[in-house]
Amino acid sequence: MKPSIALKGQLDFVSLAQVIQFLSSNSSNGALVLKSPYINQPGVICFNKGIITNAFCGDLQGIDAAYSLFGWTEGEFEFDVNRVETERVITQSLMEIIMEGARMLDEGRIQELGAENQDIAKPFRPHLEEGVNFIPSPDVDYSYVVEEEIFSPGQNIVEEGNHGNWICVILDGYADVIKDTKKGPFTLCRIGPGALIGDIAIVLKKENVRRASVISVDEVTLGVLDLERIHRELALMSRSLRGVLLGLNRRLAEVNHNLSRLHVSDKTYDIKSLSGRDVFDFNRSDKLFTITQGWASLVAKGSQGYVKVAEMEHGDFVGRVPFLDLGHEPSQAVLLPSEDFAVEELPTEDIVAEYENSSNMIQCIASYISNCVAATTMQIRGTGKND
Ligand SMILES: Nc1ncnc2c1ncn2[C@@H]1O[C@@H]2COP(=O)(O)O[C@H]2[C@H]1O
Repeated sequence: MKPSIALKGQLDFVSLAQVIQFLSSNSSNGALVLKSPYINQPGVICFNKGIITNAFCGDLQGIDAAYSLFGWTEGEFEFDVNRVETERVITQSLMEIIMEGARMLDEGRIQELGAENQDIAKPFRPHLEEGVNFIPSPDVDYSYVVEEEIFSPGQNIVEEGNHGNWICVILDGYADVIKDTKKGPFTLCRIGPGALIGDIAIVLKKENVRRASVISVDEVTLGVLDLERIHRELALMSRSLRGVLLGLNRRLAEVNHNLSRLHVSDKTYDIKSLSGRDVFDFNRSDKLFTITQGWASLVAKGSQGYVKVAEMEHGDFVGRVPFLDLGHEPSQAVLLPSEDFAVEELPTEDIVAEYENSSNMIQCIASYISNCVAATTMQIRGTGKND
């Protein structure tokens, strides 16, 4: 079949991570073909309904090929919708691929093509400490920025426990998100251009307690967002979709709490196996529910056994959110419910349709928080210590 190119561009203008996030969020079918000026053969990443199914790069295939393509920071890409591969060789989620690819590039475990031949300085990207994730950011709608503020290196942008009444986006520079623990400050992740700072609950409540500190690594320029505009959009939203957005923030607080708990505790893993445990049966994996009674522990398989990632309570959503990649239930985590646990089904199709019609900014907030949840969950799952 003749190629049919639906999208094309330059990798030095849009990164591979941004392109694959875009294709995934559009549930695209086809093959992303990358051409580098430093290599004859093209690299290929195959998508089926937005899921990465396979990749090819030189002699490599599958996940290793996908990771090595993160070293292609220059060249061209084209998305061919006539080339569809449905067989799923790659099982990792989009967020796992992006974060691991970015980390491998950062740590020099994959080669940046052509970089050794160039005198051009690489963009400044402070090196990550071991075990700290870098959170990828979706495309922010910069028309929401109403004011800019500059912080010098090492300054507290926000302080855990203080009250805050603004949300902002990092326009330039990097910062660490840090939580206070009994063992001292603990770095949850590093954030950079496009990252959001501030809980969406601030928009509804006008003020909220900051759940972590954010400290600039280098000089950071922040763009303060127009909360009135976001407030108008949230006010017009259905209760169900607003509930999902607020539930996302609750999940972020929960995964942060559990990662910090694991950092402090010597006994890292909660559960060795799930045998004999009462696991909530989602029945159909594409349904979304809200908890109406009781509570449930959300448990994921980690490198040493099963570990709690969140405690879900009344009003929280549970199930698969079709437009988000949390790395949670029903495919990557299970719910261990309390005896009185009860749920009510949410109108998933309506929520999806409403989300797809919501503004870029709302979608950006949702996918950014979901990236934070997914990245923190990956850390929880990997924080394995033997008891
Ligand atoms: N795990 C995380 N990853 C990225 N950002 C986070 C994480 N946890 C908290 N934050 C951000 O840090 C901010 C601290 O202040 P807020 O609680 O208002 O909003 C918080 C989030 O925007």
